[in-house]
Amino acid sequence: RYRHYKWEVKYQYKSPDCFKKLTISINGRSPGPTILAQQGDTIVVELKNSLLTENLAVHWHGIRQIGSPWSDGTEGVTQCPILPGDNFIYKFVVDRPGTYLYHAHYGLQKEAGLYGSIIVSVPSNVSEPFTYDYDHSIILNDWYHKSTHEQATGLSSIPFGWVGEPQSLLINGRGKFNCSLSSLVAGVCNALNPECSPYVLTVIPGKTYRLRIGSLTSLSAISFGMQGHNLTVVEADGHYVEPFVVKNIYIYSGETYSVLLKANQDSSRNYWAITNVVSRKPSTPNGLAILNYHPNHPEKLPPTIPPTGPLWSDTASRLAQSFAIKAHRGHITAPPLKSDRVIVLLNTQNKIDGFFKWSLNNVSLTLPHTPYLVALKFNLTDAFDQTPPPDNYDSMNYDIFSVAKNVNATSSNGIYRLKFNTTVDIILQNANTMTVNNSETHPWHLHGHDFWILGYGNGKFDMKRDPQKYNLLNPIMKNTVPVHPYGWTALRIQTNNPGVWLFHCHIESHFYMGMSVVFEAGVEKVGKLPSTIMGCGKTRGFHRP
Ligand SMILES: O=C1O[C@H]([C@@H](O)CO)C(O)=C1O
Repeated sequence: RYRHYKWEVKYQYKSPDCFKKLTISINGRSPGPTILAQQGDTIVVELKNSLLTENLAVHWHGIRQIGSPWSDGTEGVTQCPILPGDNFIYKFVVDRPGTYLYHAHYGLQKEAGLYGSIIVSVPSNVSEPFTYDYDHSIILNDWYHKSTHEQATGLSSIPFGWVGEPQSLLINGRGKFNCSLSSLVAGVCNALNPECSPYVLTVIPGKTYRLRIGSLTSLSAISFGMQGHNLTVVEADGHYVEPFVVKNIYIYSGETYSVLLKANQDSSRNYWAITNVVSRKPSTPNGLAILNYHPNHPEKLPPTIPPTGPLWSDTASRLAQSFAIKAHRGHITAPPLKSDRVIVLLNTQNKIDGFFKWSLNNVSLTLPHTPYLVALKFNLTDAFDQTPPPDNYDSMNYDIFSVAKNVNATSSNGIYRLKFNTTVDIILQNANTMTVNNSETHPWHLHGHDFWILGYGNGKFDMKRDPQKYNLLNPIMKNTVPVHPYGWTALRIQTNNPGVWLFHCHIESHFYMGMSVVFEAGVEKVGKLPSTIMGCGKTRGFHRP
């Protein structure tokens, strides 16, 4: 079945947290419309860029784009940007059921509000390993008042202008900024604006709800909870999870989870749904929504104060949740037992030519002006640096616990060429930032594939001992995974999807600062490229309709 969408993308003033901001909307909405489909459907999104003065590209997060690598929507990798006034057609198959996302993948445009969910249901004759009465999607975000342009300028300037902590947290596009903190310019902040009334989730007592929770924060790691209720985790990034129960679920930017919520508490009142920042020292107020037990009035405030979420600095409990996520026993896809290649990626913050950057093995990615996919298919060897980045760092001598100068760090647009149909292990190694006693959480997202998560650990990865502790029995597959502060995360990938794929930190500013690598595999197997992805850089003269 084909599902056609016609989207017009444009700026509009919106007040998702009561503060008026120029927001990128789809057909007037932010978050954008939810794409609802069934496994096997073909999605066709006809996009019109009405941003007037800005390029655009949209990524379908978690969709592997098998046979359509040119529809991945990553500017500089799989396509040229969509010019103001132009139309672009994304066409792809949603081959697996699950909860996925979409968002802008050009500059910092996601920050401006271009994001939404993709929900792929199982065919009607297929049952899932859990039951529920109703399905709801909840998309979490953090929200800044500065424009994408101010943020991007700060990040790429000397002196460096950091984006800072977000002003608010949004639940389904709604949050609450304290207007008394903002300037007194009339109309900029209005606490009574209906656009920022809290999101209300109404439940019928006794029923079970599948909440599909996705996070598209620009910076924050988040904890989500429902006052007085437990959540049973059943799906992660489109894969069934061996169920486990939590009070709060930690969710990193780019991840999705399904949790089951039983409306089994005192039904004479409402409850708070709460999100709070973890991992970074928060200065953002908690995000609140209302869990409304029918037939109470949806706006009746819960009689008790919102619970406080988990402590932001409790890394151990976040690591414990990471360990708890295992493949559902009836849905295990076993990983290959050995890998053909191991790439260790040391995550560092450093300065290059006076600019703040993030690097992997001392290389900070700059996207080329000619998309890799086109450059590789047409053999345009001068379109990017042909020297691949290193597979390792000097792990014998590098102290991940101290501020390192990394004087040899460079910027490059070189890529990793992976052999097609091989097994590659990726070890993400975290380290200290340029601040003393500080290491951050990075959510890493892979395009075009899911990976097995073989393990997590504290400190420096031990090439000899740690692989012996890998979980090869029931590892979960995901497309986004955290590397915890001062820790490591080990992943296994099968390079079975021809194309060119980003693997990057999903913190928008970190990606912008170079925290990304690019994997090519089997590009010679990619079919004829649509000319609509061309027209920029070295493909300027190439035909565009
Ligand atoms: O990339 C970052 O820069 C700042 C800080 O390290 C320097 O201002 C921060 O918190 C980041 O995550």
